[in-house]
Amino acid sequence: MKLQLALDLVNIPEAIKVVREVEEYIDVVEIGTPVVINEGLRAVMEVKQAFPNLTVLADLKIMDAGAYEVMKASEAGADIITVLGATDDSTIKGAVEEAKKHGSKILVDMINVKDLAKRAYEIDELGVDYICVHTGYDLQAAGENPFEQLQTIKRIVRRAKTAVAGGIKLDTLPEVVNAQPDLVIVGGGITGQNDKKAVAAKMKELINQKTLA
Ligand SMILES: O=C([C@H](O)CO)[C@H](O)[C@H](O)COP(=O)(O)O
Repeated sequence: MKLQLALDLVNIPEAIKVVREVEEYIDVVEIGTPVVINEGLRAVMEVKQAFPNLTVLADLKIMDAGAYEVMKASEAGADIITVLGATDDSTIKGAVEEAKKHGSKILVDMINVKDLAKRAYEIDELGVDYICVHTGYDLQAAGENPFEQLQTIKRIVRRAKTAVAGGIKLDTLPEVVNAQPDLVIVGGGITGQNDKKAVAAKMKELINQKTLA
């Protein structure tokens, strides 16, 4: 089980500063959608250059032009690129084929997919690397979380790795790790804390306890 730090509400220098603080406790650093909107793929390039040993995920949430956008993100240095599960199979297939050419991986974000079990089964057949349940900011604000959806994909998905994102905090992490996803994605649960390093260390410890058990 790995820990991904999601960076959403920062510019490039702030992103690099946060990663330096928690580097030893994270496996993947996500350049979040708002950062890509503000800074472009330059953010992916600069963070990868600063941390060549970390896996960098570009959260593009691709909905169309799968192959082209995966090509551009891979060229910028992204190791993992996100595509939306709600899009057409042809976009996902194009993304997967292009990622293979670059040695990058595809994470499909199931945000707002209505029939999660059916779509997760279909997408698992397309050869993607990760299937991720995700409660976005707007539904988090309405009190929702992705924990039940995580149980659903754990039952359905056979080939891809599983991931979970959306409002995960230190106090809800035990419930998440009990479900044994391959990747736990945390944004505000680390970046919103005063002592980011201590929280990231504790999260990594909880994840390791479950992974090594
Ligand atoms: O993908 C995300 C969101 O849609 C904004 O781009 C976040 O990175 C993801 O939700 C994780 O962040 P937290 O919910 O703050 O843990």
